Amino acid sequence: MKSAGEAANLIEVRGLTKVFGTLTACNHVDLGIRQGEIHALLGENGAGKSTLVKMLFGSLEPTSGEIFWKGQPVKITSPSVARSLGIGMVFQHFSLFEALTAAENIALSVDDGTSLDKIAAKARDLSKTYGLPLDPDSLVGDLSVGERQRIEITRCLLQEPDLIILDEPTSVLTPQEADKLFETLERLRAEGKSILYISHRLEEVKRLCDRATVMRHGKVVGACDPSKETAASLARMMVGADVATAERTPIELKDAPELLGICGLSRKPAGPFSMPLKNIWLSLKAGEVLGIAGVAGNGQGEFFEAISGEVLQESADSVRIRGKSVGRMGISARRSLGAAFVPEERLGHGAAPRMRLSENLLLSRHATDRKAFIAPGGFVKNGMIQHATQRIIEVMDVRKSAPDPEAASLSGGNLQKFIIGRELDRQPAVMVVNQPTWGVDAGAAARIRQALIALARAGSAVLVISQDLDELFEISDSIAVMHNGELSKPLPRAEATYERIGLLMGGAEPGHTDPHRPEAA
Ligand SMILES: Nc1ncnc2c1ncn2[C@@H]1O[C@H](COP(=O)(O)OP(=O)(O)OP(=O)(O)O)[C@@H](O)[C@H]1O
Repeated sequence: MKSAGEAANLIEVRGLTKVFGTLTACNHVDLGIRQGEIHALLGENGAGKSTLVKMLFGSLEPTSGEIFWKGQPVKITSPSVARSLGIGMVFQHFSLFEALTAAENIALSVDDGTSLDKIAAKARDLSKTYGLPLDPDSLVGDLSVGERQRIEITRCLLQEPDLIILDEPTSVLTPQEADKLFETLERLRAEGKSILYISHRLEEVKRLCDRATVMRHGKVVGACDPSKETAASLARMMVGADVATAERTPIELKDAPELLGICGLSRKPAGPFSMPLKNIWLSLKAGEVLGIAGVAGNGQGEFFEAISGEVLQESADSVRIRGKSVGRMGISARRSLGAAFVPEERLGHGAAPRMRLSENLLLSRHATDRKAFIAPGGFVKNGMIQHATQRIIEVMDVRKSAPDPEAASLSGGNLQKFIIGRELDRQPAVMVVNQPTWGVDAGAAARIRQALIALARAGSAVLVISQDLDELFEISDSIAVMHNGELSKPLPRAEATYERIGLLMGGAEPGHTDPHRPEAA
């Protein structure tokens, strides 16, 4: 139920501008958020959405412009000033300490001397009231992304904010988790709270939000009632042009060679909250895109670690890359065989945040592309690295504020484009990618999906782990489902329906028999 009506603005910005070097990330932005509304902030990657909300939360200082809170001009000079006004924020990249428990993490942002027990009790209450299942005593390092997000939201709610800013909250959630979050947000709206909601998922914006403001190249280019728009018309407003879906021509794989084989892969759980892997069999052929669907936390992360070599297996034969048993080899050795791996977490895992894009490129490819990037005597071929960096930036249309900026300065979606482009640029024989379009706008997502299909059709094997079923249906030649640490037999795309995949995701069909699995097993 939408209830905002013509309520007064809780927060209003006028002419808000932020300049980074030569780039105007926010350019004279005017925006008002009413009391009791869910207001969407839309725009393509790099449009300036995060920059705008960071100014509202006091983590970036505006270059110029004014902010009014409940009608009064304010200077939000730090997040603690924002919090004391009543503004809370849940960031796109979580800021939790993995070695601490949920309650300890929450306690870090409460500076009034409240005891840990009281904080844990309050967090438990809030999580019940708002439908955010959370165990305050669990160690963050053992939690899924969805669970981590619930800690962030609970931490934010503990401050009893009037305005809650959410930066792409559902990009990492399962449909079920997203539904739960919407219920929470609707409850908050009914209580008169305001929510500023950044998302690239246009269907959910239509369903949830009362109003939307659209940004492009740092400027506000439109406003609308999203329930009256279609996802396509919203995408057009954001990108300024129609957005195509990826095209996939069917392929005959019968005689194609296997490039990635998973043979009876099992893994004990690494911690109390991690998922064991149970006797997984898979064979990926040259030319093929295989999608892996599944509710988050069913072993996808553990599976990715086992394939990439981040975690070694007991048996060398459990992972085969281009016919070679690599189960005991580390990530660099597997990469040297022509494999590429793109993890779910971009900052810190997929890219070193404080290093420039070219340095990140060198870091990830100096061993595998030694000849291209390192001269005899060990000197780095700077020209070649710069050239390759610029090529990736161009191919993937990475928008940035300097010719070779630090990874952390890129908007979330643009960093994802760069990381995917960096791996695609090697033309790997095997590409394994976890959540390829997490936080990526509709136009860029279409480009990434098409590039993955093209890589496969050029003769590589592509394995895509994704929680976005539409994405998997768009790009995959076959789809398997991970449930409770087991992988179902892949279904050819023609046989895979949303209903069948949904049933498998819910654990309706146990185990599988794979043609590569020995009969006796
Ligand atoms: N600290 C910074 N230093 C330099 N440039 C920056 C910095 N932060 C952001 N930018 C640049 O400002 C522009 C806007 O980035 P912003 O993160 O606001 O985009 P966004 O709309 O949130 O994108 P996304 O949807 O990808 O998250 C980008 O070109 C980005 O590279």
